[in-house]
Amino acid sequence: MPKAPAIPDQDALRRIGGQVTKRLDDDPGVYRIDTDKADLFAVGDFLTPAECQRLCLMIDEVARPSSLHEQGYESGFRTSYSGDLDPHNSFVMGISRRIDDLLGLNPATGEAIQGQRYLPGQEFKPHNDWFYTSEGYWPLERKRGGQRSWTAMAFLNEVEEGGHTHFTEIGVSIEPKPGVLLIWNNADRDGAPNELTKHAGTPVGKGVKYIITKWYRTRRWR
Ligand SMILES: O=C(O)CCC(=O)C(=O)O
Ligand SMILES: [Fe+2]
Repeated sequence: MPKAPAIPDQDALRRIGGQVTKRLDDDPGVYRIDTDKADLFAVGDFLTPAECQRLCLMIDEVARPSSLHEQGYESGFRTSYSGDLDPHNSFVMGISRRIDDLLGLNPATGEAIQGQRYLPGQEFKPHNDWFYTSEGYWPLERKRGGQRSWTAMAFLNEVEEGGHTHFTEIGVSIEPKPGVLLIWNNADRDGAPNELTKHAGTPVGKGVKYIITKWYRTRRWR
């Protein structure tokens, strides 16, 4: 019988997936979103209004047209503005550590927190956060920490219209509410990248949308 091709980082994804899922399921402050297609969770009031406000100001300082591995800003796939928050800033470090502790993940595996801002008409089309290991960027990402395991994403403000996080395969669309943190496993229970985690930042209709995102790798990120 021909052997199935190996899935990079599969054992680590299975192990990390199981550990974090158990931790979140055991945490009374964490709400599991009801679906059998992915492990998807939410925490209300993860950030205070003052923290949200401060993060929005920081995002305004660093935001530049968002780029993607495969496509540039011009492609229209991801039209937000984004930038990494200063990982040495004590306030940012505190927020980052709280996310690490909530998930129980090794801080060394977390990428720098990225801030994003969407103006009316701007969006992030449906995508997966995990890497396509057949793409040209993979050899570098493999060395930089490997496959992405978990995503944690917080909404920072009220959006007048639009700007939902829409999980297109699960059929769940989450309206931005300041301070709410969404968390999901990018892999399935077997440690394979989960196609069903595909999601979009839908176009903002009115107002502006600010979020922070932290992605975790299976190994030390650098
Ligand atoms: O803006 C959103 O709701 C989605 C953002 C997103 O998909 C990401 O940061 O990976
Ligand atoms: Fe995403």
